[in-house]
Amino acid sequence: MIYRHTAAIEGEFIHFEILDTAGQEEDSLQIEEKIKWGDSFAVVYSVTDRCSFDEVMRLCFLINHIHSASKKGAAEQPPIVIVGNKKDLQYDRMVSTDDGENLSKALKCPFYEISTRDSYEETAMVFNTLYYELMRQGSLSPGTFKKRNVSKLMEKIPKIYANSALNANGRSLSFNSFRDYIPE
Ligand SMILES: Nc1nc2c(ncn2[C@@H]2O[C@H](COP(=O)(O)OP(=O)(O)OP(=O)(O)O)[C@@H](O)[C@H]2O)c(=O)[nH]1
Repeated sequence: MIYRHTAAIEGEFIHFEILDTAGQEEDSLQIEEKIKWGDSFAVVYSVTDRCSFDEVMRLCFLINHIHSASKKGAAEQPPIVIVGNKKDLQYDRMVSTDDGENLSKALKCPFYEISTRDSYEETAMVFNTLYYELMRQGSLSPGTFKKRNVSKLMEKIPKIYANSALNANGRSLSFNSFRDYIPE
């Protein structure tokens, strides 16, 4: 699924397209196509699932390898944020904060522990960080879309629009529930 979401960042409306991958069910060709499509990456594990944490390093290497091959030795790695989700489940925790921080330092990526259940702000921070990093690298200028070569696989992935209406606090109502989504 590709989710389209508009966020207000520093007074600008920024349009995100967020591809939610199937994680461990992906075959290697599919994951390669999807990595080529992305400009930046949130590699998410669950702090309650050691196996998902053990995948992080492999995925980060794969992202860097595929992007450096397709961009013929680009100097910088594409923005990657490492995210430990479900921090609200403290009694089921299998991955410590230190483990997450140490791996992220070793891979030179920003790191957040979040709970998508408890905090919209923490989740938004992940996407804001990716956006700022893309801006820093000069990959995007505000208000522009990058043109992509879209493969047959990517054309088949359904796109849904998040409701981009903002409530009184300026907080987007998007992603609160599937009822907010309007199919393309
Ligand atoms: N307690 C808690 N549960 C969460 C949190 N985030 C997701 N979940 C639950 O975890 C389950 C899996 O969430 P998904 O969003 O399907 O996770 P996914 O990584 O997309 O899973 P795949 O479809 O296997 O790739 C669901 O039951 C969610 O409600 C969180 O921060 N805290």
